Amino acid sequence: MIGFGAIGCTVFKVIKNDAEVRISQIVVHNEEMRAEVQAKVGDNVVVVSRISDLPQRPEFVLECAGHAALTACVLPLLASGVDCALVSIGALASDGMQEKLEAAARQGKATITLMSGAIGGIDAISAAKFGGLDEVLYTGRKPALSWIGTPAEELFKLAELSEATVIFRGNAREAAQLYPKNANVAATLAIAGLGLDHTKVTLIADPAATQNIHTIEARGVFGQMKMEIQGNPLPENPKTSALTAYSIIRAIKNRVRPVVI
Ligand SMILES: NC(=O)C1=CN([C@@H]2O[C@H](COP(=O)(O)OP(=O)(O)OC[C@H]3O[C@@H](n4cnc5c(N)ncnc54)[C@H](O)[C@@H]3O)[C@@H](O)[C@H]2O)C=CC1
Ligand SMILES: O=C([O-])CC(=O)C(=O)O
Repeated sequence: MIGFGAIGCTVFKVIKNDAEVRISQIVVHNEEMRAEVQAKVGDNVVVVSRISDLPQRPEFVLECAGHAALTACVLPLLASGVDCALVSIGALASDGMQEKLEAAARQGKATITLMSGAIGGIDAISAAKFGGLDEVLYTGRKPALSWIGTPAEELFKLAELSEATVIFRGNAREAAQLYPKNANVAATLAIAGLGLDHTKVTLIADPAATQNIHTIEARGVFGQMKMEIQGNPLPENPKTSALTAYSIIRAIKNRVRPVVI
């Protein structure tokens, strides 16, 4: 597992009691974090701060570390033949990253699995694409203070908002680049459907919201779809919905189960 923040820690807590799978190695950001995480996970798990220090070739890697980890860890792992699952999917919107990942995966004959993360309905959009999609819209609404540390903080007085306020309107590529910790789902939806440049995104800071609310609207040859998830945030990081961690657990279990769902 790469990254041991809110998502990593939640995944680890569930998987550590699982009879079928084991998280055996964790890559953290730096040496200081290494000691801290080692103390949390115990001596049966190897914790390193660089992939070159991993004592064993991993069988399957889960990235839950943030956009920078794709270059530092995921590209070399794929190129060396290790299958990787990603949650920092917004990173694919920048610097030709989508092409770089595909090239590394081809080189290593490995696969990249993009997690559905905090949203559902990716299966429907991805299937509907083959009939033809006309329009896909994504709206992400989070509590006002969840936008602290993003460009919205410079544009709005987030702590003083008295009503739901649109902080961004544009396409999924711009959203993912401007809001790397809040628009991964916009990028996921876009990659599944109409693409990063043609998926319309609205982001809202809502002082009354206590959850992360994701709405998908799509129409095409398949018909229409409207879906909303009212996601509970992880206590360790309110920007992140708990479902993101559960989507990783699903991916891990699907690696070992005879029936994949
Ligand atoms: N696809 C989706 O639906 C979602 C995706 N995300 C993505 O997941 C990422 C992680 O989310 P959280 O766990 O909530 O964040 P977090 O901030 O709680 O944890 C991230 C951890 O990764 C570590 N890290 C950063 N760079 C690293 C590197 N190169 N190698 C190893 N560790 C590294 C950080 O030190 C931190 O401990 C977010 O940055 C975001 O990009 C988050 C929410 C939803
Ligand atoms: O966890 C969520 O609600 C979604 C999120 O942050 C993202 O799309 O990056």
